[in-house]
Amino acid sequence: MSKPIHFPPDFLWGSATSAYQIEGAPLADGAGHSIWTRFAATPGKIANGDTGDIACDHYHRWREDVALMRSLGLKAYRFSVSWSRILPQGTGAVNEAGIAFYEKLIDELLANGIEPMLTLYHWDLPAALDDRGGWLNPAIADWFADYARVLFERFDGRVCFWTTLNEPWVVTDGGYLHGPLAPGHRNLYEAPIASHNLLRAHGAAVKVYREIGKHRIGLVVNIEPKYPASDEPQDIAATRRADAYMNRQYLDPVFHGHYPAELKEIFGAAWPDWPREDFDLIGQKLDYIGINYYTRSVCRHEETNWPLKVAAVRQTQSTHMETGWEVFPQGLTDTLVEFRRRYGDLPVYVMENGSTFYDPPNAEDGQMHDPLRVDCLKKNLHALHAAIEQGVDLRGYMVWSLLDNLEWSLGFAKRFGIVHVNFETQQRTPKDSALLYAQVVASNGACL
Ligand SMILES: OC[C@H]1NNC[C@@H](O)[C@@H]1O
Repeated sequence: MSKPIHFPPDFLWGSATSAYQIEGAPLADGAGHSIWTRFAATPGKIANGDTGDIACDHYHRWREDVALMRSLGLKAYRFSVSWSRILPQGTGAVNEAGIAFYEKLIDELLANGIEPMLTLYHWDLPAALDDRGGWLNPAIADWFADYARVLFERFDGRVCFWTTLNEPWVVTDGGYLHGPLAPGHRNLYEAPIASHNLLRAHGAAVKVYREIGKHRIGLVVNIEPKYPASDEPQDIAATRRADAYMNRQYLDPVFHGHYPAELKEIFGAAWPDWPREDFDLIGQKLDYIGINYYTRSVCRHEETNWPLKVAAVRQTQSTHMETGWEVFPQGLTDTLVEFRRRYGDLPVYVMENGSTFYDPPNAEDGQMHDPLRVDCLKKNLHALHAAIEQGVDLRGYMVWSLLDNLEWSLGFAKRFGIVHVNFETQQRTPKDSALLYAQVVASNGACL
């Protein structure tokens, strides 16, 4: 009999979503276009022609969704704000209707004893700023800081957990290097510039928060631990490059004041010499780090793969993600322990963790059974606890996601929710994974 699991007494159990993936009505009440409303309107960019025009209709169903969170006993809810609802042109005049939407949501969360965790940027850049160069324009650090200041001034105190960016790696790898995500660029020279400006913008927003904020602010990065496919020197080198590119490209500048040397090796002439003072801005002290974990990658050298010369070796049990994300809970433990070893004892929150499987249809009993997701969730939560036992200062866990939602260019077919959404009727149905998660929250993990 394994010994009972106990998480820290005030462990923050919650769930996570993002604006464009669940809200719908992206242009309602004065909101401006984002790079995702444009991308979605471009044929072929999102599977099945899906768009975020309706999504989970959360813009109108937010009260019902908070009640759903309450019914599951959630302690926290991580959501993102759509920049172009607040500043339709990205800078300048504030759209009070946009402020009002998020104010209602925040107050409803607080009224239900749920901690609001606000992400300033989860990929939906105002289109008006993209027209001015977006993440390729160094001025975006000021644009982002000004946007952040509006929200800090309006909501700090009701919001006590702030995140600047969600997964900067995905923004640049998907939006500027390989192109499957908005704004859909494929350019070796643009990716490092976008990455660097994201980090500068992150630092500029944290600096503003230190002037006027009174609570906590951090950064959320996706970490995919890299394991060599063999002990061949070229596979070891390939693994090192992959780790530097995906994981250390963001954490090293923030915590160590420089980029990993491998990035110059990967990008060559496309890798600029960055001004030293940029790292003073990027390296603002954080109150916590948010880590998103989904899977690991087993790496081998592959000369033909651009630009990293790395290939992932497909593993056995994987989720139904399009690239078959392996179910590898040990990778979550390894990621958290390695963060502490490499960057120190900062408080850590797992801000996203989840899985997508083709859910079987409703059973005769009307219950939405999702055995594969239940199994995955249990294994990941045990892995989480193993990290705590190894000394990681883990403060909370946000399951991705509360609701089935728009999985970006993969559309609605990739369902990550612990609650099923019927996108025709907008009916929400808790899956078995939601019922399990409610027990985990209620017992603080002891039921595992
Ligand atoms: O792919 C699943 C999730 N990963 N992190 C960012 C989210 O927006 C995605 O839906």
